[in-house]
Amino acid sequence: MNLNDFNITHDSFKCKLKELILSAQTKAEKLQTISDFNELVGKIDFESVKNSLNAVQDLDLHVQHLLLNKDDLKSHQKTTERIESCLSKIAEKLDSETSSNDSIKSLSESIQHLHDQIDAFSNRPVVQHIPDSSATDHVLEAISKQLTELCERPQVSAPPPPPCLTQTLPSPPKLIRPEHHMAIHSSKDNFIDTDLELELIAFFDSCKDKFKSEGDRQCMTFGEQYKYTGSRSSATPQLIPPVLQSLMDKVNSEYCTEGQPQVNSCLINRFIGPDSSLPMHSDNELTIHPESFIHTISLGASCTVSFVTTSDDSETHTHVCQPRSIYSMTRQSQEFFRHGISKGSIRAGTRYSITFRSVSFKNRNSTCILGDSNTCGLKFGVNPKNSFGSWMPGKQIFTPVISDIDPYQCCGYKNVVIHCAINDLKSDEVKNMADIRRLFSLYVNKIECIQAVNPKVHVYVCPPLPSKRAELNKKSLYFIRLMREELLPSNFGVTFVDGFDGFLDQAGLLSQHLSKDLNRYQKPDYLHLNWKGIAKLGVLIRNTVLLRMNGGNDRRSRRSRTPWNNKHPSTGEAEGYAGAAANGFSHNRDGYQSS
Ligand SMILES: O=C(O)CCC(=O)C(=O)O
Ligand SMILES: [Fe+2]
Repeated sequence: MNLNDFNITHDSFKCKLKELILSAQTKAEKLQTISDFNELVGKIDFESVKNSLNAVQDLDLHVQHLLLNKDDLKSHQKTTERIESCLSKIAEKLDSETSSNDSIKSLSESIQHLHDQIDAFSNRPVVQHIPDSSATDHVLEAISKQLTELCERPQVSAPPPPPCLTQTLPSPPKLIRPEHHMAIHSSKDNFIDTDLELELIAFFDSCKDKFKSEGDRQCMTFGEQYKYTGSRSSATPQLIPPVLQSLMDKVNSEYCTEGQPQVNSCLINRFIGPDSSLPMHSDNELTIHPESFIHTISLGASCTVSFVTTSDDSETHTHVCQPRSIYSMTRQSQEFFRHGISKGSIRAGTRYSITFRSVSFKNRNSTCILGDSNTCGLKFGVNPKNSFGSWMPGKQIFTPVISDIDPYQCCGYKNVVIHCAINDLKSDEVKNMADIRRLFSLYVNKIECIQAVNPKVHVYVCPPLPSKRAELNKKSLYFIRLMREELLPSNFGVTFVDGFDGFLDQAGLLSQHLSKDLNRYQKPDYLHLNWKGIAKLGVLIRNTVLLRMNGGNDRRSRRSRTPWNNKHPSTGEAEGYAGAAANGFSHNRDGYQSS
């Protein structure tokens, strides 16, 4: 905001002044006019105006937060006290300043007054003393400079713009696929010997009627059920026969080491002659483990598999599959490339391909948590006492600040939970609403990028946790307001994780009961959860994700449904953090220590 907003510009001042000077009869009269004018401009206390604007801005921020929590005014006593003190400071200033101005309104009134004064000058009596005319120009220049400065005063003293609901957020930056997401991760010739190849071909030839036609090829499946669009063979998956089991074991022992998910599902494709083909597709089914590899072994006739980038068909690759060879792709690469076999690729004879995958219907709940030190204590695993349990597999990535989020790391996960922003908000560089809004734009961009590289994803946003510092909580509340008012209504792929009120105490601060007293430097800790707090956070995240995955219904039987108990009705399997909540966090303490 500047004086232009009041329709008072440098030029209008200067014109008025020139007009007066021209109409003045004598040089003395002119000079008197200018010096009176200068004196009046000098009376405007710009520093005071700036201070008041800051106070108003502060007040605005407080009011914004109160609007968010109007049902909870009592717990914001401190905030109301501060508003009162801000208001009385402004009132005091208005009372004590007579000739200068402390608020925009009074500044405007004063300038109007200045105008009136200038008008009145034209009727002033002539001054007898006649000074040098060159001095007149100097005074005029000085005023001109002062006015220019006033009109061009930087916006720093103005309050940040109010939240604008219709504002369009910047579009996400163009994503550049990291190099390790290749069409083919690795390949090897002669992965199996000729004897095994012949044994496998003889076995598949003997299973003729078990193959189901799918387009220009036939398919048969073994092991864990693997369904994809158009799949027919997966309706009747068969137990893995010994000859395939030993091949699967070989793949697992050579490729699925160091904690990588083991393959458990096998799809056989049969291609006969040049008329057979496989349409371009991606193996991006949610049941495939997001961190797994997809391995294909070729038998019989050779062929060429083509790869093309999903986004714009701009990049193509081909891979010649020799008999007995293996090639491996990552599940994550399926978001970036499609692959297929065109007609004519198999010139003559029969080609069998055996594709091994790591499949589980539980992967449909796969979840990636992007979080700060508070989520570091959360664990994925099968032990329901100290982890999310087997029904919610996943991983977590430490992203203490928003800029740490790498959208590519979430590829292949159905759910992405974002629990960060508090470390950004607590930075001294984030001072006002405009800074918070900038941060929010970055946050929104990251979410859009995650959705762009992973079209099947659903994003869950956690509000910043309350802290024990009222000032920091004010910033968080404004960020939460932006999340609720701008992100959620415009992005339907995002769900808000509710229930964070449960971390507040009566004074609206992070509850002592759920947080650490001291940090690792033995200083008072104002934002880290203790094991109880982390368990509570785990419950909130887990319940939000699984409830949504169940279409908003808790499908468990009424009898077994205490708030969220820890047994699944069909399997009786323990379900992780929910049980911990129902049991009053009676789990092993070690499982929840945050780093
Ligand atoms: O036969 C091949 O090499 C590819 C098979 C394949 O892409 C699939 O089954 O999804
Ligand atoms: Fe495929």
